[in-house]
Amino acid sequence: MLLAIDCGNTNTVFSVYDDDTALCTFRTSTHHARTADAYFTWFSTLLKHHRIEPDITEAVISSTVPRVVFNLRVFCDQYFGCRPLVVGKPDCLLPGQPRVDQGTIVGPDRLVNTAGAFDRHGGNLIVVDFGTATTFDVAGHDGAYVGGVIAPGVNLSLEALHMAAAALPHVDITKPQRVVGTNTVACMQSGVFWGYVGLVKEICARIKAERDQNMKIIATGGLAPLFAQTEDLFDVIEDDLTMHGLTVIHKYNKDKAE
Ligand SMILES: Nc1ncnc2c1ncn2[C@@H]1O[C@H](COP(=O)(O)OP(=O)(O)OP(=O)(O)O)[C@@H](O)[C@H]1O
Ligand SMILES: CC(C)(CO)[C@@H](O)C(=O)NCCC(=O)O
Ligand SMILES: [K+]
Repeated sequence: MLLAIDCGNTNTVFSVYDDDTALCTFRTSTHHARTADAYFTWFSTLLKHHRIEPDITEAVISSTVPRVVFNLRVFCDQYFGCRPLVVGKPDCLLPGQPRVDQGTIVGPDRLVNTAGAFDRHGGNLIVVDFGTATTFDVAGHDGAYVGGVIAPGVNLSLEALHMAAAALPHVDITKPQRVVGTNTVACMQSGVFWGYVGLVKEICARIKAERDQNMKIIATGGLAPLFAQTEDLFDVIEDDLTMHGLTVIHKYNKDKAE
């Protein structure tokens, strides 16, 4: 069985796959100092709780935080006796070579999103990922990553207001009833919620215009459903897109090695 680990700047997600079926998915916050033993304590406790006894023999990792990879490698080695495939490392092959400026290191999560979305939907896609940052990953006709857009994350934007302005509280994102807020919290939620609706619309329209093509828009990340409530921003929402991309890249490398 395959252990797929998606390590973001805020959260790290573990999924165990038996072929194409995800048996379980667990989430923890990302900490570079977490040791291999600490990962195992957490992971094995959750497996026990869910009465799952997986036979993990392979692992694949995508990490936007380079420092955590060392401990995750040790974790895979010590507890499952395997050497994980790490997306972005020279020995990890990608189904399509990224077409970016020389010297650019594309975030592995974006490469993985692109691979996962191409596998399910074919080429000419925009993947919108509402994570710590809000990213737009563009897949060409052949599924290769051809560039994108990085905007501040939704929660990050709200947090920035709180941090920078003494009178602005910590606020959670939600869809406000109206645009014109009649209290501070509603005003902040309106600014960020409707601001992001506009941001997504504008960026996707400009990407389509720039590439002179109609492109399918796939959304992923915890906040995608919230933004889908309102308007036709996306063609599809897939909460497991990054994990699926990890299985696709893992399979691609395995097939190539045979
Ligand atoms: N219904 C919801 N309302 C408010 N926030 C939500 C909701 N569902 C998920 N979230 C939040 O959405 C955010 C985005 O989640 P996601 O897992 O996509 O990214 P993340 O873990 O924040 O970022 P990264 O992947 O970069 O670590 C998280 O902070 C999560 O707590
Ligand atoms: C943009 C983030 C933070 C989104 O998770 C990540 O993909 C990253 O660190 N990227 C590196 C720069 C780039 O993708 O061009
Ligand atoms: K993510």
